[in-house]
Amino acid sequence: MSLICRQLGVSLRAITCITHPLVWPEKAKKLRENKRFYTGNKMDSKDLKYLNQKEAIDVDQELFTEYKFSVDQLMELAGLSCAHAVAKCFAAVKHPRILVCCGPGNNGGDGLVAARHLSLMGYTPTIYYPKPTPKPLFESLSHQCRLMEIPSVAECPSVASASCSYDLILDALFGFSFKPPVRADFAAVVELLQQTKLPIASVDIPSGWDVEKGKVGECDVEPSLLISLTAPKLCARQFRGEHHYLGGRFVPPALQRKYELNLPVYPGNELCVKL
Ligand SMILES: NC(=O)C1=CN([C@@H]2O[C@H](COP(=O)(O)OP(=O)(O)OC[C@H]3O[C@@H](n4cnc5c(N)ncnc54)[C@H](OP(=O)(O)O)[C@@H]3O)[C@@H](O)[C@H]2O)[C@@H](O)CC1
Ligand SMILES: [K+]
Repeated sequence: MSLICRQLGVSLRAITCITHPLVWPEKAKKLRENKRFYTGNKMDSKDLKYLNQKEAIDVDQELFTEYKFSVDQLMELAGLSCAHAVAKCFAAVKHPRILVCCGPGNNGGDGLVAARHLSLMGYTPTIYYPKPTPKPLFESLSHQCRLMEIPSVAECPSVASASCSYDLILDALFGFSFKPPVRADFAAVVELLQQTKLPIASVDIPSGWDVEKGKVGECDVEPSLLISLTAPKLCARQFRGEHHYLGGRFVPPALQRKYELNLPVYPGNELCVKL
């Protein structure tokens, strides 16, 4: 055993702590609380970072300017990881009909991408996109959804009609650039999210929540699934739903180190990881 450990570059004690909690109960408890991860040649015990709004914007900007990713690239991976997280928590046989609510920013773009992938994965999404963004990327994403025969609705469904027509709501209204309170043009759909009994899956941030403070004012959207993208934001500490996943598996190691993100290891070739 010790020879195997030496070859793997981890200490026997670290493995014993994880595999035999009775031997080192206190240490094992601390490891679990810290959401430990394996970095390749050593066990690291730092906490997963929860980003404030400035850090979220800085990481985002650095991916585009320093690392030369395009928005299309990252949005495709982000939206795809959201579709995968939904599929892990809500099987298509039980929750086939998904209302995908898309906002005017990149969070909404993630929603359009997720809708396309969910449709390929056997779901029947319907898009509600009240304020389409007049930019080529968003027009292309909408066009792709139309050609994929994904229907859309022009009016926000009432709570009653949503409960008859859908099994799940994908909330892609606002992400880390949201500034509360919700303006009038999105009041109806945020009200739907607050009042519905349908399960909600929120992309990156539960819409209406403050990125750092979480639930503020009257907004009490309570998703069952939160898919944090890149790294969780501070508001995610208040998340009490059943499933919390991390998606957006594209952060270069040097950027992870610079911002001390301490991301967990994604299992195998998965696109999302349970937190
Ligand atoms: N690298 C990453 O991390 C990646 C991040 N990605 C995704 O991008 C998301 C961040 O996107 P984002 O910056 O475009 O902002 P987001 O929050 O979608 O929307 C802002 C829009 O909402 C509007 N608005 C604001 N407040 C409002 C209010 N009170 N009431 C009404 N409207 C309000 C605001 O309007 P404005 O104030 O500008 O008029 C603007 O149009 C992030 O969360 C993640 O999902 C991935 O795609 C790729 C990789
Ligand atoms: K959201």
